[in-house]
Amino acid sequence: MATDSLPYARERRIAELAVQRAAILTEAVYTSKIKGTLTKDDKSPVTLADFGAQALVLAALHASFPDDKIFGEEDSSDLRSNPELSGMVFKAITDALNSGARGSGESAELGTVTSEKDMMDYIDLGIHDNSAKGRVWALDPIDGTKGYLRGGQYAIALGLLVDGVVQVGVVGCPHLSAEEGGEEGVVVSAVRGQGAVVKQLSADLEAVASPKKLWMNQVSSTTEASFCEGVEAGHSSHDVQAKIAAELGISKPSVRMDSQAKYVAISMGQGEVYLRLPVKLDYEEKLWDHAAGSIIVQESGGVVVDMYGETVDFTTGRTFKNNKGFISAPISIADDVMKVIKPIAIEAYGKWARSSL
Ligand SMILES: Nc1ncnc2c1ncn2[C@@H]1O[C@H](COP(=O)(O)OS(=O)(=O)O)[C@@H](OP(=O)(O)O)[C@H]1O
Ligand SMILES: [Mg+2]
Ligand SMILES: [Mg+2]
Ligand SMILES: [Mg+2]
Repeated sequence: MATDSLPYARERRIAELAVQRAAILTEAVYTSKIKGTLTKDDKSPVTLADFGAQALVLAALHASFPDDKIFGEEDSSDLRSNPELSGMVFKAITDALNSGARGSGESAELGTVTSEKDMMDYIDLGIHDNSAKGRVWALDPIDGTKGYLRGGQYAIALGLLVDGVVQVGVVGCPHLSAEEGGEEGVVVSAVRGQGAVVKQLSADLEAVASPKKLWMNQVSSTTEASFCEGVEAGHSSHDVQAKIAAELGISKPSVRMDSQAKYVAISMGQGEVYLRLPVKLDYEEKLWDHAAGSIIVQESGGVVVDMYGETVDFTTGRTFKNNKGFISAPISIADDVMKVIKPIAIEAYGKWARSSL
């Protein structure tokens, strides 16, 4: 077993394994072509792989850190009312465990899922709603479900907050490469104060991939930067983002990518600025959409703030109540980026933020 001497080393190791194990399931479901897609009350899609990945990750967290609280995006209500779907999810979990996702030497630490009841109970461990105190994990079992369904980027994102501050983040991106043209599949992890690393995402939990330290492109001027943004026009305002890019003197076209793969891509130097400006101000961003990705950028030499330049406040429960619009940039140009964005945000959305504007 690995030695866990540095702070949060065990959390990082278990989170990496749990994310990797979930990716075995999501990729197997992806290639099977049967995705068991439902539409949730908010009109967003969820697939059998979202449920399966959440059950596997929460089984691992429960086995290794039984006292920790968890925020998970999904809950089991759709499965409890749909035995056919529940059976499909359980089969996907069993298949994944039997195809190497059990991780022989690690199984006691990663837990297992032995029945449909077990599966639903694990999924429902993710109902916690207080992020301000104690140890709280935030899991997005599939971030970018729309991307996943259309064969684009998606991520499995797991972060650990301690007293409202993200201390550990792990993001697995099965369709992203660390280098152009390189093999697809990366798992990136960060611990506050210890930096961020990328490893090859492997279907073999016993494989020891060598970590490579990440550092963002510290470009000297915003005109040298490129930016990435989401694919869905309903998730972020491409218009406001285009205006910001023009003001920053960015001439390259945006890289559009689903999910927290955007945070991972810029932390690997594949682009510099990530813009996520709201379409409507009443949308509250979800904690699990930013917890893991944001620490990975911060630990790779980046800054993550909201569109008014405010620090991101993770203490407000399952959604962000004190921040609108998320911006990431390398330290070298972060001040210049915010000088441009803040007035554009105020013009486009008004002076929304709570205190300091
Ligand atoms: N209106 C609105 N505004 C902002 N964000 C929203 C909105 N609706 C949904 N979501 C969340 O977007 C998550 C996916 O983000 P992406 O970066 O993949 O979006 S994009 O498709 O690339 O534009 C997506 O995460 P998943 O549900 O895990 O896929 C949602 O939590
Ligand atoms: Mg979703
Ligand atoms: Mg998400
Ligand atoms: Mg999701």
